[in-house]
Amino acid sequence: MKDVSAIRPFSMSFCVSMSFHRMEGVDGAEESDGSKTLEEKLVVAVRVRPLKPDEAERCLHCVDDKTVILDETELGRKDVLRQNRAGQRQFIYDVVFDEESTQETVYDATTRGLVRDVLLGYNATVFAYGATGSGKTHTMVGDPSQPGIMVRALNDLFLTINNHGHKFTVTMSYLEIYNENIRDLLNPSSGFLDLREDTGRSRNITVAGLTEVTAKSTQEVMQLLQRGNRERSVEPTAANKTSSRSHALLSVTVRRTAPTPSNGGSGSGQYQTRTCQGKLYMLDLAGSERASQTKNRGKRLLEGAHINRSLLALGNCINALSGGGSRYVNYRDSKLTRLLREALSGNCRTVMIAHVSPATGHREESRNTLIYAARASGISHKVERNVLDVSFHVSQYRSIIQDLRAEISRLRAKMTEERPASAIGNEDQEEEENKYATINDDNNNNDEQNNNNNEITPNKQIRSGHTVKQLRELIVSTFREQMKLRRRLMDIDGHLLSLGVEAERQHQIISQWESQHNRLYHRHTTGSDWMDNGDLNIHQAWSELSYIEREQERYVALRSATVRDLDNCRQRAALLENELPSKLDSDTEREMLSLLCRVHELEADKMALQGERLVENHELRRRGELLQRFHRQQKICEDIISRQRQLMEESRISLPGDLQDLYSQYQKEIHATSLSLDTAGVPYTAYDVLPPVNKDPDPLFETRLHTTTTQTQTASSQERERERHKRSGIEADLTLRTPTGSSTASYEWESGFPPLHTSANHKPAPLESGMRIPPPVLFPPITSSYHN
Ligand SMILES: Nc1ncnc2c1ncn2[C@@H]1O[C@H](COP(=O)(O)OP(=O)(O)OP(=O)(O)O)[C@@H](O)[C@H]1O
Repeated sequence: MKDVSAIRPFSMSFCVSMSFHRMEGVDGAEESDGSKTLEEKLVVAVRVRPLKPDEAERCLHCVDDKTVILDETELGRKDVLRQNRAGQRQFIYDVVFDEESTQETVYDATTRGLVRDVLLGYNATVFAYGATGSGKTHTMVGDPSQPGIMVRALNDLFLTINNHGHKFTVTMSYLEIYNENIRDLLNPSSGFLDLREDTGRSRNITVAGLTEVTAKSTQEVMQLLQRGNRERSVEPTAANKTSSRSHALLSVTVRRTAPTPSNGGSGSGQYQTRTCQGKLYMLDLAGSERASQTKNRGKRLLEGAHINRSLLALGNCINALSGGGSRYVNYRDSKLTRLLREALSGNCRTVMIAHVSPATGHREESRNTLIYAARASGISHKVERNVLDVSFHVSQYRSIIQDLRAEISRLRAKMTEERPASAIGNEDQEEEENKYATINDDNNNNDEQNNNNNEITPNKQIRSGHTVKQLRELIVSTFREQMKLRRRLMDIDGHLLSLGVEAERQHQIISQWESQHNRLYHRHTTGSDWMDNGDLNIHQAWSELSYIEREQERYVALRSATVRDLDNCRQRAALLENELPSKLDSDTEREMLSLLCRVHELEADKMALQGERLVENHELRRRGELLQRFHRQQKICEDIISRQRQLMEESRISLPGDLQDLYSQYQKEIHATSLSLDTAGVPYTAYDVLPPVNKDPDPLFETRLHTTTTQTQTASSQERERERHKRSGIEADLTLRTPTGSSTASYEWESGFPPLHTSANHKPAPLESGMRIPPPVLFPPITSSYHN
């Protein structure tokens, strides 16, 4: 058995030590951690299952707790194409579990830390990947004698919660994707469920109608888990007697609400509520399978096809993500990848446990899995804590409530002054006083209820109560409708903006492709054409763009309808307010209702402001992205200039006067930018000289370059000076001078580095033997000829 403590840093660095450290903070210290964003790498573990009695030969060996060696000799002998590469192939991962590793070891090193992270408000995912029969379900679910990760994680979660004084709410859901259909494992009778994408900024994926059960104890969740597992689609196949025919996803959400000191600090005695929410996703994938090996027919064959297709989509996402930030990642190809979108690229810590069989008979599957796992090691993304800080919203509400209070005080004073005798009749003065006292108390007792019209209007106590009540109900329902419509409008605007950003991203992919291939791409290109082009990404970008355009059209239509409804609603509200004086017989009552309308107006204005802020935030983000793109382009341009200068120097190509002018202009421009940014107090890091020629500059080289540049500039300005003198008829003997005053003729290139020549007639020195002729420079293009 492998000793957990012997496993070297992966587990410790990522899961165990980091998380234990932060866990100390569950009692408060972690608050300083705030909503820090961390760059996280997807952690990849490999587990090798034991050989079965009927599997004699092995092709896979664990060298240590990070390295696996695959023996490809046999493969090489059979496969002519791979013969050259046959031999032993080494794979290195964050952690490798050999056949003797226990369930506990695997859990400790991969998931224990994630459970603690989730309690602190991070999202985390652990998923098992591998071919059929490689041991995924054993790791994730296990059996009563050897419980797997799901059981251990839930147990651990409740144990930790019970040891802490905070208020935690745990909810869980369990689903399976079977033949591209989603089934609720906690409520299988609900039929197939749909995936929904949030219209808001987050664009979270949710499963409509999925049962979310609030669990209170370990026992309860274990029962739920067992119930779900019994519902899972499991069938015997030739490859595995208990083969899972579906992907199973267990989601556990932990919400922690804790009072934290408000701005005045704990000393002020004021507290506000802070909520942390973390999600743990545990996923047991169905295994990839080869029809030739599984000998599946009919229904099993169809299941296998669905499984393979979704795993292929997952593999494509992994490929694209591991290739760096620029590649298009298509999550839309399967429900599995749509559900895993956040785990792979969003705000989520993710551990992948790849499973392999050591048996020679499964060499090809093991090899594929090992390659996938190695690719997935290249994935990294940003993770941040989900802290829903309510203090900001509270302060917004407070200021509105303060305004309302002032309004109410004014009205109260007015009511006392102007109360007409006729309206009061013979009622007892003391009773009247009590009425106002009731209003007063209501207003003082609950600030937030001031927004709620029910608390403001003392309709029961006002003489014309029935009319007031009816009117109030009408006004309230119109107001509610307005609010609903404004919220919808806000969501639509947010969604339209996100669609716009996404469309821009797709256009970028397309234009990159077009400039690479120097031709336009036709969106009506047929499938076989793009296959011929050998570029799947461009086709995906177009299909994504078509989808976005359809969505944009739909949302624009929805927006117009909502604006129409809102206008109607506002007109109705205005009419109601205008009718008030004729329907009521007391000035005070009119004032009260008009105040009610004012409250509604304020609420409505608040919503409008929130909407505007959302739009501004989007605009800021868009501009930020644009700026980043310009910076990237600038960097590329500078690299190109440097490289070209280097090539020119190496090839002794003379620098034409107009290019020289462009260089000086560039230098001035950079200098001016640097000055203006310096004055604004912003640190500036751009070059204040022309981009360096050498990537890895040697000091001597830099000095030479500087001298050369200065010299050529001097030469150019002297050339212009000479021209000016010529035009004015003055013959002058202007000798080309170096900055130190010596003439060019006598100037010595002590280091042997050649100067940049300024004369167009200058003939470059013959190339030394073996010197490479530089390729033609393609930037910037002189003509752009696009063809289909
Ligand atoms: N590490 C292990 N130790 C002991 N037995 C194991 C181990 N891994 C797998 N097994 C056994 O191998 C068999 C196949 O494992 P399992 O069902 O977990 O594979 P799977 O990858 O989930 O397959 P499928 O994708 O077809 O569902 C089971 O009988 C399981 O108990």
